[in-house]
Amino acid sequence: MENDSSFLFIGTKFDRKKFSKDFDRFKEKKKDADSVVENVVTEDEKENGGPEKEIVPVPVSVSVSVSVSSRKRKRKGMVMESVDGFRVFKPSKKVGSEFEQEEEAVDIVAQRKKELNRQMECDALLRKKYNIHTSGNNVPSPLSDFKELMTSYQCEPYILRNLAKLGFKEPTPIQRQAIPVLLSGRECFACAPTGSGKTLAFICPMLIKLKCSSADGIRAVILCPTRELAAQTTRECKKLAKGKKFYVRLMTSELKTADFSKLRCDILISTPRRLQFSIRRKRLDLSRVEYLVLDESDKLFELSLMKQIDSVVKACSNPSIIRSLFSATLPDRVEELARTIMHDAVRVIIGRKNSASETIKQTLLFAGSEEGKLLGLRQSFAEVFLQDDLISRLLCYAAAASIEKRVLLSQPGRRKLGARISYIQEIITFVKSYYGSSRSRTAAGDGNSG
Ligand SMILES: Nc1ncnc2c1ncn2[C@@H]1O[C@H](COP(=O)(O)OP(=O)(O)OP(=O)(O)O)[C@@H](O)[C@H]1O
Repeated sequence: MENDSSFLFIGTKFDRKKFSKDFDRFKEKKKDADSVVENVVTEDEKENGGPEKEIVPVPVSVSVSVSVSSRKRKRKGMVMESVDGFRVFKPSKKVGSEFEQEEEAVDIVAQRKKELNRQMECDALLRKKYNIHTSGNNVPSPLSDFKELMTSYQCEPYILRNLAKLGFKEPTPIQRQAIPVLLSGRECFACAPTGSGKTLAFICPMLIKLKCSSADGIRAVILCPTRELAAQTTRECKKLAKGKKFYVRLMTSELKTADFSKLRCDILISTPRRLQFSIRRKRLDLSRVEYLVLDESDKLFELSLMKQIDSVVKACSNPSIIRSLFSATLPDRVEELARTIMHDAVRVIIGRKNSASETIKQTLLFAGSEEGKLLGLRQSFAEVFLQDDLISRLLCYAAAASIEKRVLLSQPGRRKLGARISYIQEIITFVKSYYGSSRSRTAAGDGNSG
């Protein structure tokens, strides 16, 4: 068998009379179609030992031969010649290329699906390693390092320089997940223990997204429950923005009455009370705010602050605003309340929800009065200082700062600022004096200054 045609026509006998109509239709066929039929007959003749005049192949056979090969050729995207009267099978360049494009599209989709699955596996491993729990649709991948901010999120080099200067080599777990969530334009509930680096987790994406200073007015607002926290956040923000001309302002009692339309401000950090005061007096316009962060949101959502939070949220009327809540605990009540104003938010929890940091040792102490609280704190620090090793002492300072913040947070706004500052100073003086006396005791005891 030399070709397909001869194979197809072996033993086929055609009655010319019976198929005369069909035969007539093909009498006028084109030259190249003729040659196909002629070839077929020649092969047939060879098989049967000579030409048979009454028996000719009918066009049906021709069409079969054509359609079979056209299917093969279409797959390869090649163009084949047409046969008159059989337009259904008529191939064209267009059909070929369309089919090719379709196949390519299918390949691309399959490839993307594979890559997506691989990425999801990597994300799950990274989250497991850092105890990150997320919920929400299409949660962006966690960061594997700070450099990814540049490669994937167009972060400017000054931020990476500042992170390096601050000695931050690796993102903390909350930073790994909350930063890409906010950079992807998603709203976010972030819950991570005290001291886990939440401040940087919302400042960093804010600076990346704002890109540079603008004369358009306030574009980001950070709300903190106390003035000390607001001041601390302002300092952190300025450290990270160093080298870039951003106007970062802390809402002080002087600024409360200032006219913000005459004041350049990109990022405003305030307590809800002070901000509400300015909003009421129409001293500032928050309609262009692109980012609103509620830090220590569990405290902000306490009933005493609800009215102020409400008026700030209403004043930030930009429809494309991105809101985020950061806190060490995320009570269900707070989350439910916040969800009423947030769209498609992602929830990020480090460790177990509302759990304390595993790296911090906690002690529960009962005190009957404010004086008792202070006494209890002093005794706790004293116990740590008696261990007399450098790490414990450093931890003691960190604990003092953290605990004193908690104590002050328990009654936000109730104490006068002066009283709150002297309270902190009292603790620090005590810790320092205790540190000094314990050092001299050690030196006198074993002759080792330590
Ligand atoms: N990636 C990092 N690497 C090392 N240190 C970091 C990193 N990010 C933040 N820090 C430092 O960790 C400390 C705690 O950070 P931060 O105050 O932001 O924690 P927090 O989670 O907001 O705590 P709190 O709930 O008490 O407000 C700060 O001294 C900060 O400078």
